[in-house]
Amino acid sequence: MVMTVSSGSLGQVNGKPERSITLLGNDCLIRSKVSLASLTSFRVGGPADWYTAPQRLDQLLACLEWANAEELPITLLGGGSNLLVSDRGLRGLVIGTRYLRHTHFDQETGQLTVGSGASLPRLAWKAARMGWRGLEWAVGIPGTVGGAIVMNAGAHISCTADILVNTHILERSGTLQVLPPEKLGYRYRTSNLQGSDRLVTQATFQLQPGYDPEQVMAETTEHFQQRRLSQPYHLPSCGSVFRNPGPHKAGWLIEQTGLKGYKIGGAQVAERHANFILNCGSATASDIFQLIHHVQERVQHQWSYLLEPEVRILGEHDLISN
Ligand SMILES: Cc1cc2nc3c(=O)[nH]c(=O)nc-3n(C[C@H](O)[C@H](O)[C@H](O)COP(=O)(O)OP(=O)(O)OC[C@H]3O[C@@H](n4cnc5c(N)ncnc54)[C@H](O)[C@@H]3O)c2cc1C
Ligand SMILES: NC(=O)C1=CN([C@@H]2O[C@H](COP(=O)(O)OP(=O)(O)OC[C@H]3O[C@@H](n4cnc5c(N)ncnc54)[C@H](OP(=O)(O)O)[C@@H]3O)[C@@H](O)[C@H]2O)C=CC1
Ligand SMILES: C=C(O[C@H]1[C@H](O)[C@@H](CO)O[C@H](OP(=O)(O)OP(=O)(O)OC[C@H]2O[C@@H](n3ccc(=O)[nH]c3=O)[C@H](O)[C@@H]2O)[C@@H]1NC(C)=O)C(=O)O
Repeated sequence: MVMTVSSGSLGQVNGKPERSITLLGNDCLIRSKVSLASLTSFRVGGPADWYTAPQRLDQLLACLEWANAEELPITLLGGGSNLLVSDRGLRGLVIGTRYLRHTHFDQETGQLTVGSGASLPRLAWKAARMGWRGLEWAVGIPGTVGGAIVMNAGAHISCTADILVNTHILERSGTLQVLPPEKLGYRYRTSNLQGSDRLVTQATFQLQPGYDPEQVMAETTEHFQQRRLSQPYHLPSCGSVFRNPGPHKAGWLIEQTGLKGYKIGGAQVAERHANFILNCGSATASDIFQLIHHVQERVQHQWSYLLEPEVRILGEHDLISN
């Protein structure tokens, strides 16, 4: 059982007192009422009831033990680049992984072993600069290794599952397992880790060292530039909102439905790429949620396809009928 001490009121958030708890012996700070808008790429969403960002595995275990003792739901937060968090925030404990980012490139085996909070695009640029192949596709995909493993992030016909050797998975009970990709139910942009309580703490990828750094950098930069031409990076988004349904591309279907530029509140279907929804500055999570449903309805009406969101929609959202 973890001993806890409350350090009292830290001030006010949205008119409510903020509190913090320190798990003794682990130095792990758990804060109440932490805004999630600044921790997600859409820049929307209310507060987490409780938030912590452990720096070590023992701190992560202590947080889990605390959440179990308090019978709280948990949510893992990587880079927040594929999340739509409700304006009402999230109940329970949100665990941010961004400080779990130890990194080791093994020159002999060509394997890269990293903590789940390491930035995927940063690793991709680093590998390219070293002349290691295998991550050229990953530049421009914001977020962490943990998020990429859960989402099976990919681009340019490659994806996370292709290079994964194994991943360390922590259960809520504290049991740690090392699993190969075959155990993770990988398909296009999904895995059986989605919607589960299982935490990715570390991963090992197989890369290929020994190539000419200039050549790998050139290919990596080419991928990055291609994305910049076809995708809008200038305003907050979550990347592609919907998975591509079969042979049809979601962006094409949405454009052909006449929805480019369509706006609800501060949320807009991007002109540059119709499968992106942008926060034009003042969007709420509700605006984005209504727009996702509007797009689904209109595309289904015209094409008989129900577009499946790729973005993870978290917390409570109400559909406002017109
Ligand atoms: C501009 C832009 C471009 C993008 N382009 C692409 C693209 O080309 N290809 C692509 O695939 N995606 C793309 N995305 C989407 C997004 O970047 C990826 O899905 C990314 O892998 C998400 O990582 P994250 O760390 O931000 O995860 P988050 O958004 O924080 O989380 C995603 C899911 O993973 C869970 N999770 C996160 N970390 C862990 C962990 N350690 N253990 C267990 N569960 C965890 C979360 O609970 C959530 O369910 C883009 C997004 C943006 C904003
Ligand atoms: N529209 C949106 O909502 C959002 C879009 N994005 C976009 O997603 C992409 C990924 O963002 P982010 O996760 O912040 O990571 P970035 O790709 O911006 O940068 C991560 C690290 O990669 C290295 N790096 C970046 N560019 C180069 C380069 N040309 N050559 C060599 N090294 C490079 C740098 O490492 P070092 O410092 O070690 O040199 C940098 O700190 C970016 O294009 C960003 O603009 C990100 C978040 C939200
Ligand atoms: C951004 C993401 O991933 C991206 C990834 O970066 C790129 C590059 O590999 O390929 C996918 O986009 P995508 O299928 O939309 O690729 P694009 O090449 O931009 O478009 C596909 C086709 O749709 C057409 N298209 C696209 C956008 C648009 O507004 N109108 C349109 O007609 C394009 O002309 C093209 O013929 C991934 N999206 C999905 C849902 O699989 C993400 O998952 O968040």
